[in-house]
Amino acid sequence: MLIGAVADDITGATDLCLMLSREGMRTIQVIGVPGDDMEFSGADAVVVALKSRTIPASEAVDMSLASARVLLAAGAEQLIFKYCSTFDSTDAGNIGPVAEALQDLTGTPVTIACPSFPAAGRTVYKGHLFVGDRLLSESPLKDHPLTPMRDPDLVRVLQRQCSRPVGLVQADIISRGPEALKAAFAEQYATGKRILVVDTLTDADLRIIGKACAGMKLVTGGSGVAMGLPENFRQTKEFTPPAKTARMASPPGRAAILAGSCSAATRGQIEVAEAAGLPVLRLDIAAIAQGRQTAADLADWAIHSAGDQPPLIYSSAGPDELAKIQSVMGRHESGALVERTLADVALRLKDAGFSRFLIAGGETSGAIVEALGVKVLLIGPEIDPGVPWTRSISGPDLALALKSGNFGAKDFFLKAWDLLEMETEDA
Ligand SMILES: Nc1ncnc2c1ncn2[C@@H]1O[C@H](COP(=O)(O)OP(=O)(O)O)[C@@H](O)[C@H]1O
Ligand SMILES: O=C(O)[C@@H](O)C(=O)COP(=O)(O)O
Repeated sequence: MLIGAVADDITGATDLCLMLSREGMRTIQVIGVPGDDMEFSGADAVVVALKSRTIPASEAVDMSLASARVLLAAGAEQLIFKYCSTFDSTDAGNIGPVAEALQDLTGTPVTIACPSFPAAGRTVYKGHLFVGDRLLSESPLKDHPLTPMRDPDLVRVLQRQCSRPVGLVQADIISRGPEALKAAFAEQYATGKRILVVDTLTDADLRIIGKACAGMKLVTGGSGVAMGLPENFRQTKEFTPPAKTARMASPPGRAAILAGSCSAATRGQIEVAEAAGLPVLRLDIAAIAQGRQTAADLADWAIHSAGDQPPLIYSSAGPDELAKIQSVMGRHESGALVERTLADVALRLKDAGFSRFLIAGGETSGAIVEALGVKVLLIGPEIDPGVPWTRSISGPDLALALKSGNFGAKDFFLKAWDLLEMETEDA
């Protein structure tokens, strides 16, 4: 293993796996803290998917350290701590505390914080995070159900979570190339800075950053930070990127879409799917709380839905409705109830023979995949930037597309299936 990674949610982990495999690394995704005896043979990169983005910081630190220790013991030469390209976190953590703990574990004197993912419209300029043309704080992420992002200045945001000084490396230095960037890292270190937010506007910047991070034991960021890292290992190894047109074999069985993301992108994708005639049913959280709607009702509806189109069950709500629900039921309590219900639905569908799932939302995907008992994923073809098909190779045999709430084109729920090739029953 050359690169080991710890990701704070599962859609983030598949996003990172996709990036590493596009650069030619044989990459596998492991769900949850791996056991000491886990075998990674044949993998150039291993990404551990945690569900640690919104849990208490001390628990996130413990899980991340335990995962990192296994990866390092298995030979990982470089560690990535992967978090969201929109820096989803609270003032209490968990990005800062986990980054500092991993820095100590790996003995990395100075590391970077690089959430940028230009292909998905996330860029950083003068330390400020942009989502498309808007500052983070003016983007739909300001209304995220669990981690509303209201401050676009990442140095300020990260400093609130860190015990050590946070610095900034600006775009003009990056454009001067890897050597100038390395010199900037050293200068910032000399002034006491220990974790450096790096501006990034383009993929070319990411490749420069990747070169400058050769030999840096720990790097932190979004999936973009991994774009330029495999190149540093090419002297030791040849990597062959997969063909872009490849389709993925999927086990036989029915397909369903489960959406627990409340992002603007996911809500738009639901609208398009409904307009295209997909059977659609809304999870009504108040009815669930009062027992008027159950996971069994939702699953039965999907099982009995007519036609060839995959049924879509969603809980997604807009910011005003969400605020009302959260004021009555609590932010985390309502989120957890939706996650539990969708996980229960998924389990019932799997037991009824569904084998292909498209799931929208990071926390949602984490809850569902855990309930399904999925342990290891192989990465398949890219549907849209940051979202590949995956196939479970340990636990139940399933095809899974785990979509970050914010990712994907408007017709994502319609077109994703075209990249699957269904195996026959006796295959
Ligand atoms: N109607 C709803 N009321 C309250 N919480 C909800 C509702 N729908 C979804 N949620 C919660 O919102 C959170 C969305 O987070 P996540 O699944 O990570 O999506 P994203 O990828 O957009 O961040 C989940 O915890 C989910 O259970
Ligand atoms: O970096 C990203 O934006 C994604 O990889 C990611 O972390 C997804 O998180 P969710 O939006 O919570 O799915």
